[in-house]
Amino acid sequence: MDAMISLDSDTAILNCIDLSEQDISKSVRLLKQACLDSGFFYITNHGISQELMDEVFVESKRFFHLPIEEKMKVLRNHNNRGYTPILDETLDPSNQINGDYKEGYYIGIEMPGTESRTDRPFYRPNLWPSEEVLPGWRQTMEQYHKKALEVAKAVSRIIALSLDLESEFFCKPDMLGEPIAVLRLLHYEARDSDPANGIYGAGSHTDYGLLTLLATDNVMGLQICKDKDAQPQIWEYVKPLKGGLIVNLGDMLERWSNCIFRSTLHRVIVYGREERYSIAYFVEPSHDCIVECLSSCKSESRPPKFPPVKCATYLSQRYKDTHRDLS
Ligand SMILES: O=C(O)CCC(=O)C(=O)O
Ligand SMILES: [Fe+2]
Repeated sequence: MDAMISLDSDTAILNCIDLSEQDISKSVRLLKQACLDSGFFYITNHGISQELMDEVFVESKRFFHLPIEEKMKVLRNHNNRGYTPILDETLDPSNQINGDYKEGYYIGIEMPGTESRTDRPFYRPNLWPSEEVLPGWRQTMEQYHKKALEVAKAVSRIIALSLDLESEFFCKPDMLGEPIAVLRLLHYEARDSDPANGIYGAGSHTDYGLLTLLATDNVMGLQICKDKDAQPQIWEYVKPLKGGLIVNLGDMLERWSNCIFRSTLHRVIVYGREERYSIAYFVEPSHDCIVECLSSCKSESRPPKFPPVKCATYLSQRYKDTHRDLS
């Protein structure tokens, strides 16, 4: 564990990919370099208006400001939808004592006709705060969910090209054609982190899927560790970028690419007794997609490092490992 936290940690210099860039080879080059170097980059001109981004943050604050009794009415259910109170999640059980000092709200994919299918928890109905309490809330979140999926697809095309795959590789029906995509509103308590004593806004972790799109307010706090195997680990801050989104790679991409692209360790440090809001959008392929080493990423001298795994199986296990038992 590190001894102290401060503003002094270095700030990571990350590539920025302009999604409106016409020269696709330029974007592929920038993205590939970012994926090899840190697994984190910014995107701009992504097509989500500043107005909608601002609205999602306003609505997120409106929810988290509700009295706890109201929030508990939409407490996270067995399908991982709804409100997660402070300490519900522990992203890094080996270094945290109590859990993450953040509250959150999960909004997943709702697929018509799957209401009764308990075997596909990632496509079940969402929980929503009542329309009387937060009018318009649901529409805002659904609108952002839809827009963010389009952005994720656009990024996935550049990732595919950077792995020498055809650009639609990740957009096929069994992947982002029927995705698991989870919007998660986050609110970090204004309680200073104390890594030496196991207190973090969010413990160190990698994300689980293909990629994550992250919008943050203007408060610093996100840190990344570019080399998860290094000892000691070196942590760098990621600066918020107004209007831009932060993108990071998840474990499934690490598995597909046989560790050519790694999922990057990151965590959230709170300091200066300042609360912080962020909006994460986790993108995974379809429920039944088998995530296995791409043929372009293996050879005799580089055999697959992971066995194939079903997307839903992997995700369910990771959720189980990091969340309080609902029973
Ligand atoms: O809030 C942040 O900046 C990061 C959140 C995060 O890493 C996560 O929820 O997986
Ligand atoms: Fe994360």
